[in-house]
Amino acid sequence: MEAKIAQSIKLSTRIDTVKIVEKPNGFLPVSQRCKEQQRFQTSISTQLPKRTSAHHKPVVFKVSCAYKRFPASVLQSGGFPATLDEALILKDKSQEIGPYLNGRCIYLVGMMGSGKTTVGRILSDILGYSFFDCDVLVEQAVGGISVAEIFNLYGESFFRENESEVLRKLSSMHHLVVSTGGGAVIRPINWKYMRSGISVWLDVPLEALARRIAAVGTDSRPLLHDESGDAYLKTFKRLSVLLKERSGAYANANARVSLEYIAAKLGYMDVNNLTPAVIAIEALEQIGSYLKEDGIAV
Ligand SMILES: Nc1ncnc2c1ncn2[C@@H]1O[C@H](COP(=O)(O)OP(=O)(O)OP(=O)(O)O)[C@@H](O)[C@H]1O
Ligand SMILES: O=C(O)C1=C[C@@H](O)[C@@H](O)[C@H](O)C1
Repeated sequence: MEAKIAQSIKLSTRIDTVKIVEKPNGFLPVSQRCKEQQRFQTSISTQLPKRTSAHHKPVVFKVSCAYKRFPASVLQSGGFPATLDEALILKDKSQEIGPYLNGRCIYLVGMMGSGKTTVGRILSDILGYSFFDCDVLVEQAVGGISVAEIFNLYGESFFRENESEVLRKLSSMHHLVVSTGGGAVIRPINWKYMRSGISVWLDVPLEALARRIAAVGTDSRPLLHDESGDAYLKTFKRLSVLLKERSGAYANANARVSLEYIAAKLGYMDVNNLTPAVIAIEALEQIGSYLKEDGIAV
């Protein structure tokens, strides 16, 4: 039974060491280790299927875990649960570099679908920063219409002007994690604004980008949705052209978070197995290295 629980609980790699005893009311006492350390308030509820035969049917467990020092998005980001170990490492790393950041904003750059929003939300929560998405700010500035509609109605250069204006305004602010639009890096003026903070490139291989984007569709991405055919292939093709044009510009970022590098470091064969929390940890590490190289941190 413990093996089944470990399989169905994605929340923590630690929880599989816990002894769980079935109670008549369907609630289970949980993690002794968590309790001992006074770290977690974990509740596990279970819907026990009626036993219709002598065989035990698999039990479906629903786990919710709250830890007062970990904001919700650190533990659960866009459907990717962070392990408690990951949450602790994130906390440690943010405490390590936080004082050296001195409130400077973090600008996440990278291709569409690279995870700027998903990873950005984790970083903002763990650093105690606010999160802003440039695309959303442009949409608001243009009267609440979508990026796709802005492209359609007014064209790309109008969008780019507004994007630069949003970045200009953000550049005078502090304590923000900013998810920039995928194409923000192509205008030199935007780099001037982003230099007010620390820029971080989320470098994701094309295959992974195309896979993520094809999974959710290209309708909201005006630079992708003008071709017909297989979603993965057309996305891959279009992204590869854009990446060729832009990779030099992304490389201007102060720090680079390469998913291929993280996967190699952790011994993973497939970058698709890297969770947003693991990527956020690497982002904090790379920001720390940049601060050290720049003589800001010791
Ligand atoms: N580490 C990951 N593994 C698998 N899927 C991910 C990962 N990070 C993000 N995703 C998924 O990829 C998609 C794009 O992520 P996200 O919106 O964070 O990227 P983005 O860089 O902000 O994209 P855009 O610039 O187009 O807004 C989402 O569906 C998200 O759930
Ligand atoms: O890569 C790009 O050029 C874009 C990415 C999106 O974030 C949006 O900013 C817009 O769709 C353009």
